[in-house]
Amino acid sequence: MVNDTPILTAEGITMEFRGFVAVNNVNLSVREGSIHALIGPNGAGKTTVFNMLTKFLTPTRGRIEFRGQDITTLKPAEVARLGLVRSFQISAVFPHLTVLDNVRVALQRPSQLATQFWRSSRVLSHLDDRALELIDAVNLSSYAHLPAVELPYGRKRALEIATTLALDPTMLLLDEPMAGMGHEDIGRISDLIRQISKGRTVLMVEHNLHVVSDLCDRVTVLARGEILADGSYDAVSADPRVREAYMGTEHE
Ligand SMILES: Nc1ncnc2c1ncn2[C@@H]1O[C@H](COP(=O)(O)OP(=O)(O)OP(=O)(O)O)[C@@H](O)[C@H]1O
Repeated sequence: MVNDTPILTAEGITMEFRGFVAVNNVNLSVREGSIHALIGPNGAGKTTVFNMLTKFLTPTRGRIEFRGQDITTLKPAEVARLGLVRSFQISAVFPHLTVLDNVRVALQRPSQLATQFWRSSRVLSHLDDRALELIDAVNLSSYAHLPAVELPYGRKRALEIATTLALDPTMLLLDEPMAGMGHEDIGRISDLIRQISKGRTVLMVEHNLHVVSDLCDRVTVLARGEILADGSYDAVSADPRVREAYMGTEHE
């Protein structure tokens, strides 16, 4: 359920690369429970904003809060522990491990417990139960024993999402989840994102505007490093400034 409480907010975030202002004074508020998209033409600054929000870049100016806590200077692993997790961040898929082993590895990662603890068979079997649950949640049960490298492309994305969910995020940040996908995979991953967004918040950078219109409750449009529009897909896509910004670009 979307509510009015912001879970992630950015106030006046700015990123300068040696004097070049890639992102200028961006304000963003992501509501708890929403699926929020960050869109904009090439070079608009989406990746830079995304990297600031996930703490891969520290803003030159401005402030970022997650659930009321100032996270502006925290490291990616620190915000991940708070429940703000970027897909593919800690969850690189090991190609020669099976789907099940990949998820098991991801499940062991956030633990602060001693390695010794994990050797107990009781704990390992609990880990298997949870891993199989996650694999089922992303519809990969029939692939559980296949090495990741043998998965079709769209299924690899599903595995990456499973390994991200292993960290039990409150909020997921997805960087172009549909990149490089065919029609069928796009439908499947859209369904998956909708399903995993229940009880969570999702922020995604996405180029495919059909996906954005279908999936997202709210859309922020960036152009030339600044916010151009913010609102429902219908509202922002009707905005003449947004239409103009997209004109002459390769976007649909
Ligand atoms: N590390 C960097 N050093 C210098 N300039 C950078 C750096 N990273 C990004 N930029 C510049 O900042 C601007 C915004 O880039 P960014 O990658 O954030 O845009 P984008 O909206 O994600 O684009 P795309 O849709 O093409 O991925 C671009 O002009 C880019 O060249």
